[in-house]
Amino acid sequence: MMSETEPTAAISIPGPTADVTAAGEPPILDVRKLSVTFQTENGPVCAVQDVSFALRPRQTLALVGESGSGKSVTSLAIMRLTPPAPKVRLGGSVLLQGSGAPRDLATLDSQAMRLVRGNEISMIFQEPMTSLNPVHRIGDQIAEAVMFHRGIGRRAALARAEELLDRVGIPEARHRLSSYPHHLSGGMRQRVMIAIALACDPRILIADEPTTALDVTVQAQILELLKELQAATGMAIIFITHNLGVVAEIADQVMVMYAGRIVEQGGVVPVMKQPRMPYTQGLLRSVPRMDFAGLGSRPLEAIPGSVPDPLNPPPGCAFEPRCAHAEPGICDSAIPPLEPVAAGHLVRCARWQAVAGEA
Ligand SMILES: Nc1ncnc2c1ncn2[C@@H]1O[C@H](COP(=O)(O)OP(=O)(O)OP(=O)(O)O)[C@@H](O)[C@H]1O
Repeated sequence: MMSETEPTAAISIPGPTADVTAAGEPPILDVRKLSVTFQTENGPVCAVQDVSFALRPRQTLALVGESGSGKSVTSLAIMRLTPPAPKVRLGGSVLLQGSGAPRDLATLDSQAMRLVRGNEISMIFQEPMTSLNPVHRIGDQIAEAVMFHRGIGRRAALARAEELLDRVGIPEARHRLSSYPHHLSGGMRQRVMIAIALACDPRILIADEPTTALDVTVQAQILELLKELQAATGMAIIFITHNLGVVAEIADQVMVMYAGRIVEQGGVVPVMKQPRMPYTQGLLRSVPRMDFAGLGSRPLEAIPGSVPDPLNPPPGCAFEPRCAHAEPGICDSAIPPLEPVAAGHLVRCARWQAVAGEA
């Protein structure tokens, strides 16, 4: 089995990355009031509700939240990979800018959508083995993606596959074209998935927990690779993660989700240094590195309780049953709006001002 070369230091939290996006540059993806409802045997499950965000070139947006908060369903809906109606109802719009008029991916026909996936928007997942075909050589798997989208012949596609393997840091790329996935380590397989995702120079890469299954040394190498590729290509990244250390490492914008809704959204610096939503504060207190929010000397604390049953959500703020700052009559009666607490920093909490005073 081939392993990673040159181990580097384990992930540390060096502080938020600089915002390298061009101010005022128009978004390439503009998601407005996205909602996704699954019709299940037991009733409707509103997995994603009222999610809006804009993504600009070279920007990395991190989606964070506990399991079941709607991160993956948001990205699958953007890619239109959720089951079709009537099993799933999509609402809102997903506007993708291109050379012509923006296209709404929420309503684009499936033929046109196939040309968007893997071409303009690519996706990588946590476990490359589920996406790679174990019985095909990796060169052929990359070449297949290139041939499908670029309409070029096999020989040219294999040359492109070699170039891509080299670009994602796989040594002896030509030789590796004929390897099978099981010949490679987990980190190398993730590099192959990144090569496939980059085959057609996408403008957006959606990475769903791409480093979660890897050990910390390899995680750091993959994050570094994504940053290098982003700097070279200008692609935007939507990065889904549980790991707030990774958010600080790679993202410049962050969107915290809870029970299908955005509960806090903004630049990494304000959200991680001055989280306003008690849920975000709880997430930050539950991870070992507490460089943020002045919480450095506190012991680790798990958020008490568990996420609400999506079939039976609470009537008010979904976090109210777990929130130490909840106020009866305010937090349990209506879902608070997402409101600005500072320029570009939004919070869904009826008591954020009081919480700021209590913190
Ligand atoms: N096919 C489905 N049918 C019904 N409900 C679903 C389906 N897929 C997802 N859900 C529900 O949608 C909600 C959001 O799930 P999602 O997978 O997006 O969460 P997540 O934040 O990505 O969690 P994780 O970090 O575990 O991947 C959950 O309540 C989940 O049970």
